[in-house]
Amino acid sequence: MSLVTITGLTKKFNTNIAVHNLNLELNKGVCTALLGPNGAGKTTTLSMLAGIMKPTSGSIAFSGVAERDFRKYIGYLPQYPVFYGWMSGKEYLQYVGQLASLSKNEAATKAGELLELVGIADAKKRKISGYSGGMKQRLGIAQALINDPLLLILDEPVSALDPIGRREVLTLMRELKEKTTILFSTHVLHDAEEICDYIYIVKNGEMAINGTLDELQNTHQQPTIYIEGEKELDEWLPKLKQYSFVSELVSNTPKTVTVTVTNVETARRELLNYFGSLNVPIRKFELVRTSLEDLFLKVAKK
Ligand SMILES: Nc1ncnc2c1ncn2[C@@H]1O[C@H](COP(=O)(O)OP(=O)(O)OP(=O)(O)O)[C@@H](O)[C@H]1O
Repeated sequence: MSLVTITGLTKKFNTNIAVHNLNLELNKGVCTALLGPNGAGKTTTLSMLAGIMKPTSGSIAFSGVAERDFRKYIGYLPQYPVFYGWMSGKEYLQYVGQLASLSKNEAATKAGELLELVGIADAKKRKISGYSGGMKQRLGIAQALINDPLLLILDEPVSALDPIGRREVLTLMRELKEKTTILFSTHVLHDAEEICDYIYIVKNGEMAINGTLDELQNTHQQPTIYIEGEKELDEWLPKLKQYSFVSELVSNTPKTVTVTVTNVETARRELLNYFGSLNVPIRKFELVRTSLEDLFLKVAKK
């Protein structure tokens, strides 16, 4: 069921078109990743969704809500959150709660609940300046949850973290996605693969590819044959390009070649015949599949 429909979203900074005609559908209870290389327009898109930047054109519509100003339904963690290091985690959340119109008592109760939820209740009285990167991000997520948002927007929530902090925050996100709808941006495919249900890949402000993980895998993965020779294969490769079933040929080392093919059975037979007839000794001949990583790199390089 759709929660947010984004249509034709566009943002221009003078002549620079940072986001161009994006259409996104965010479904209730679904964790969606906005994936793209640096400068793809992710932060600009999320800022417009969070209501802190005005689109040049396009529309953002929430389903089934009463108020036109949708900002009250959104919790937002910016890419570079700023904290008051001299405050304790609990003081900070109480402060944010009161800014969000909670009474002093309500803010204190909510702060306590959220500190428990994000797993830093033990550190609630410690100064934020002494928190680790992962703890700060978890506090940032807690502040984004202060108004019980329908949509939680997280801009690159794990990109700046070390492996431990990254794991802490991904685990928290996995728990939160059971409770709320999440949209998060990342330039790391693995993070998207790990916790999200739906992926939008953007490039130069435009939509490149979108789908569920399964859809992307099924639609874009191509069968590939990995061949490793006992000796260098270079001289035998130019002829391979002439086969109609070969769509791509990559030789990363002199003794190896990865051949992306359109028809596995024909390719297997013809390639074995080819090397067999030339008496080229083959050490490995394996059918592999291109990964989502290959797909993402291809989109990013295009
Ligand atoms: N305030 C601004 N004024 C002018 N250009 C901007 C502004 N903000 C972003 N841009 C430009 O818009 C484009 C998209 O930037 P954006 O920060 O949205 O990308 P991103 O995908 O979030 O990148 P990153 O992963 O590096 O954060 C870039 O070309 C950037 O230089």
